[in-house]
Parts: sequence; C-alpha cells; structure tokens
Amino acid sequence: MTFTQYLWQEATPIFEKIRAHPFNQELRQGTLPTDAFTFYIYQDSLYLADFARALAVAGTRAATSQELLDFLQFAQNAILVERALHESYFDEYRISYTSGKAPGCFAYTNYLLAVSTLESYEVAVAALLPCFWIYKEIGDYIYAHQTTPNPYQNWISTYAGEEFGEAVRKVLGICDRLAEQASESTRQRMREAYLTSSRLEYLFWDSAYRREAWPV
Ligand SMILES: Cc1ncc(CN)c(N)n1
Repeated sequence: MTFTQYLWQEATPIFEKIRAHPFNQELRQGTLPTDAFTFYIYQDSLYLADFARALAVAGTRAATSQELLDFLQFAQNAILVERALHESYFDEYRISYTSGKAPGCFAYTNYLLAVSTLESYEVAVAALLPCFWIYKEIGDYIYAHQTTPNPYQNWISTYAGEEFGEAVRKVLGICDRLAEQASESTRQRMREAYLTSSRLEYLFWDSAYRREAWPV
C-alpha cells in the first residue's frame, strides 16, 4: 500500500461525512439554495488567495526546481483558474459580500499558512493534499451522480475535469515520494496534517451550509 493509499484509508470516515453533507448532496441535485452557494463562493475566493500563498511558500522548500515549479504552477492555477470560475459566479449572482472570513474559512486558511511556514516541507505537502484530492473525489462523485441540468455545472466540471486531475496526480506522486524517504515520526506528522486538513474541508462546507457568522 502506498502512503497516500494509507492516508485515504485513515481519512475515509471524514471523506464519507463530506460526501454525505447536505451541501454536497444538494449541489449534486442542483437544489442547493443560491445563498448557500454564493456564501461558499465568496468564502472560497478568500480561501484561494491564502491557499495560493501557502502553495508558493511550501514550494520554496522543495528539493528540486521541478517541484518548485509544480508548486508555483498550482498556486497560479488557484488564482487564475479557480478564482476565474468564482469571478464568473460573482457576476452571475451579483455577489457583493464584504463580511470577511467566516470562522471555518479563517481556521482553514490560518492552518495552511502556519503549516506551510512553520512545519517541514513533508508535513506542509500532506496538509495541502486534501485541498486537491478531496475536491477531485467530490467533483468526480457529483459529476457521476448529478441531476442535469444543474445550475452549478461549471463548478462540478472544473473539479471533475482532466486539468485538475493532472494536478492531483502530481501532488499524490510528490507526497508518496516524500513519505518513502521520511522517518516514521515525520510520516506520523504527515498523517496528522492530512487528517486536520480533511476535517477543515468538512468544516468549510458545513460553514457555508449554515452561513456561519462569528457569534460575537
Ligand atoms: C476550501 C477549498 N478546498 C479546496 C479547494 C480546491 N482547491 C477549494 N477551492 N476550496
């Protein structure tokens, strides 16, 4: 079993909860209330800016120039491809939130920025992996089981698409190679980071579904 297969096995209960979450089920059926989707898109635009920063910072610690380039490319795509998708939704739904990060987004972005800055490269890569892999698996699942026509088709097609799939395969390859060369204690920290980000992925969707606000 590869290290990433092991990670998938360890995080399967979290993934199943993400898949079953009403946000993703209603997105799949095209019945997700528009305000839950626009809340999500606004929060995600804030998320992607910091996700791109975390990718770029992690990349500076890669051992090879090719891997540095890969991470810079991932960061660029987070801004140019994913944010472009969001901006089309900003126009379509006339999104004009100014509320800033909700707690779920705040927790996730701060975690990724802290790990990519303060932790080892191996642990940073493991923390960033769910941001790719879970979205790919959710995108593929929704694409295969969606109700059509679906108002959220562009979102679904982006994450089920081949371009995103190629990026996911690259990160999986990097993570497996790093784990093979890592000590057992580093592999354990990689596992913890992978689980923490997976939990934060759940919280992010849940936050949008609840239109989460700061209690004070
Ligand atoms: C919260 C979250 N996680 C992951 C992705 C996919 N890069 C995203 N757009 N948003």
